Amino acid sequence: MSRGSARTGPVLAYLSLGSNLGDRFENLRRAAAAVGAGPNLRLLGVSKVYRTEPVEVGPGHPEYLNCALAVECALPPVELLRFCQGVEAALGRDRKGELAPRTVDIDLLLYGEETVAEPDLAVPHRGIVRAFNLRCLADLDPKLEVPGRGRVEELLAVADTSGVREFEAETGVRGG
Ligand SMILES: Nc1ncnc2c1ncn2[C@@H]1O[C@H](COP(=O)(O)OP(=O)(O)OP(=O)(O)O)[C@@H](O)[C@H]1O
Ligand SMILES: Nc1nc2c(c(=O)[nH]1)N=C(CO)CN2
Repeated sequence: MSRGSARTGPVLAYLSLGSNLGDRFENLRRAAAAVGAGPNLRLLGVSKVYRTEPVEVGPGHPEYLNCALAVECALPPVELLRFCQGVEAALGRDRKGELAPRTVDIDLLLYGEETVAEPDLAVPHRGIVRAFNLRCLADLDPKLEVPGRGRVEELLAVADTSGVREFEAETGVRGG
C-alpha cells in the first residue's frame, strides 16, 4: 500500500469483467455470482453490460462483453486479486498469454482510494481509462475519484466511446 493509512474496515472495490470467448454473457453472469459469493466480499452493484471493440490488441480479436462490479471487500488487495484469479480459472480461463481471448478476465480497477504498487498488482489498474471501463464505472458511480486522474464522469466526457455499445441479451434481459 503506497497511499492511505491502516484500513479500519471493509473497502469499496471496483472490478472489471471481460469475456470474448464462449457464451460471453453467461461467463460474466457466473463471474459476478462467484465474486458475490466470495469470502469477505459483498456484491453492491453491477453495471450495464457493453459490447466493446477490443482495445490494445492486434487485429482479429473477437468483440468483448464488459461490465464492472462494485464490491464491499474485507480482503487485502492482493488476496482479492488471488480470489479473482481463482474465479477466472474456475470459469475456464486458459492463461495462453496476456491479451489472448479469454472466457473471463477480472481486473481490480480500484481498491478504495488506495494506490498499490506490488510486483504482481498495480491499483488503479492501468486499463481504468479504457472507455468501456469508464462507461461501466459511470453506471455505478459517476462521481467516483480515480486516484491521480480525476473523476470518472470527467474522464468519460473526453474518452472515445465509439467502440462501446450497450448489450441486450437475446433473452431480452438487459445487463445491469
Ligand atoms: N489491478 C490488477 N488487476 C488484475 N491483474 C493485475 C493488476 N495489476 C497487476 N496485475 C497482474 O497482471 C497480470 C496479467 O493479468 P492478465 O493476464 O489478466 O492481463 P491482461 O488482462 O491480459 O492485460 P491487461 O492487464 O492489459 O488488462 C496478472 O498476473 C496480475 O498479477
Ligand atoms: N474491449 C476490450 N478490450 C480489451 C479488454 C477488454 O476487456 N475489453 N481486455 C484486454 C486485456 O485485459 C485488452 N483489450
